[in-house]
Amino acid sequence: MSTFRRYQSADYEYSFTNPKPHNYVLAPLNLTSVLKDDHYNINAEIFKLYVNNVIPSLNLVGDDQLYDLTATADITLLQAISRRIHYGKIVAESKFVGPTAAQYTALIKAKDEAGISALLTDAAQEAVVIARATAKASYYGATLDWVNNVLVPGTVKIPPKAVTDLYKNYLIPLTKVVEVHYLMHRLD
Ligand SMILES: O=C(O)C(=O)C[C@]1(C(=O)O)C=C[C@@H](O)C=C1
Repeated sequence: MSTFRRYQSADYEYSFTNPKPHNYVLAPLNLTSVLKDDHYNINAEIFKLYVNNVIPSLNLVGDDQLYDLTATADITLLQAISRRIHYGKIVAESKFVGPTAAQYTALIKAKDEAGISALLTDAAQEAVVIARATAKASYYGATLDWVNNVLVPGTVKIPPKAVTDLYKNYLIPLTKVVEVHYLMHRLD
């Protein structure tokens, strides 16, 4: 898909291969972005997280031997996780406005990464994000008894707790790492 402009996306998709594929079948796009691109991407870290933490947390058992389908699902999930985390750049840019921009500017000049992280943190929003993702895992993953219009207990595909932990321990913290890095270079 890379040859069809996949990694030309304006909302920051990064390839998991290095160097990035560039032999486009379609002519490259000339997109403008509101972001100051620092080309920073943490896909190597995301890959390790996926293999060492995400997959084991799902308590998968057995071997269906359909490795091609599994690899396709892995790629989709890795790209979704990467996209979510690198969206931090867009979130960070949206926070660099109004009077807050002056606060960030002072912290950036002081190279105060912890201060930037504290300023961009919204604990209430984090709780909402985690609760919403956990609820989605509980509902979407369950079998619907459509005759009685209820979810069949014990049929979720992945443990909702694994989703809670994924957001709490990895997705949100890594999004913040990307946000802080983006802001640290916002004035370059
Ligand atoms: O929504 C925001 O304000 C974000 O910065 C994103 C996000 C997240 O990763 O979901 C990260 C940090 C904030 O503390 C809250 C939520």
